[in-house]
Amino acid sequence: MISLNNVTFKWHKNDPIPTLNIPTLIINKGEHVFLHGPSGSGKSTLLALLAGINTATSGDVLILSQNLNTQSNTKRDAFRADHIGYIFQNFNLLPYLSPIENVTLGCEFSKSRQQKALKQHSEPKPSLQKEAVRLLNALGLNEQYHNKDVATLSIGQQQRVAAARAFIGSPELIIADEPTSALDANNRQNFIKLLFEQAKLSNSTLVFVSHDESLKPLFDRAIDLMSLQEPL
Ligand SMILES: Nc1ncnc2c1ncn2[C@@H]1O[C@H](COP(=O)(O)OP(=O)(O)OP(=O)(O)O)[C@@H](O)[C@H]1O
Repeated sequence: MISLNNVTFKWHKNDPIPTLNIPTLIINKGEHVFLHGPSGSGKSTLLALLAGINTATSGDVLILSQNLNTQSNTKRDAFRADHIGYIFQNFNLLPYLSPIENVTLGCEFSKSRQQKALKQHSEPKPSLQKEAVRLLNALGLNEQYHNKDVATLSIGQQQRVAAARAFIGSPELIIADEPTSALDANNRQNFIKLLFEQAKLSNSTLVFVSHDESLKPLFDRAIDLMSLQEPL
């Protein structure tokens, strides 16, 4: 599913040492991986490489056997829209749209994801909105909030909207960058369980970044970014 070979990444070409220096990293299809490391160690930078938002300075980043480093920006954008759901640290929701509108936007730029989402609700007629409602319910957002402006929701509720948006159209890879930092311990674990259920249903691989190491045992595997990197 994910394969990194001899990857380095520098933010600026004159940086004396790279921010990332990863000889090898393999993540298998369907794995739920917990990625951790100290603040500033490069977790978000790595997620941006996996999503093709940035490209490696050297080495290969293969996602679903596609080498993101040899693709044009346009191709990488299309690849991301088709195959990757991203839950951002600050959620990146559109505040004056409703949860349902924010979730359906998640497959706005991908025909294949729209088709997959519509397949879930083909009767009596295909409906993206119905799939958005199903996902919002599955991720724990009560129906009474589905049509309110997102800006009026609590942080925990917005987080559920951001997760539903990432899952619409069942992308093969879900990337989550500290999506639980604003929640208390109980809500965090509950939310992660809902994420796992959804990832199983859509057969998605999950890469999840958090500082909270108490979450580690919930995952199939934990990766410490510091021990992954080659010493320089
Ligand atoms: N846009 C940018 N331009 C230049 N340097 C950056 C940029 N974004 C991050 N960096 C640098 O890259 C390094 C890794 O940052 P990154 O955000 O990936 O770390 P992190 O492990 O996700 O940290 P945190 O846990 O605090 O979110 C840091 O030294 C940071 O200053």
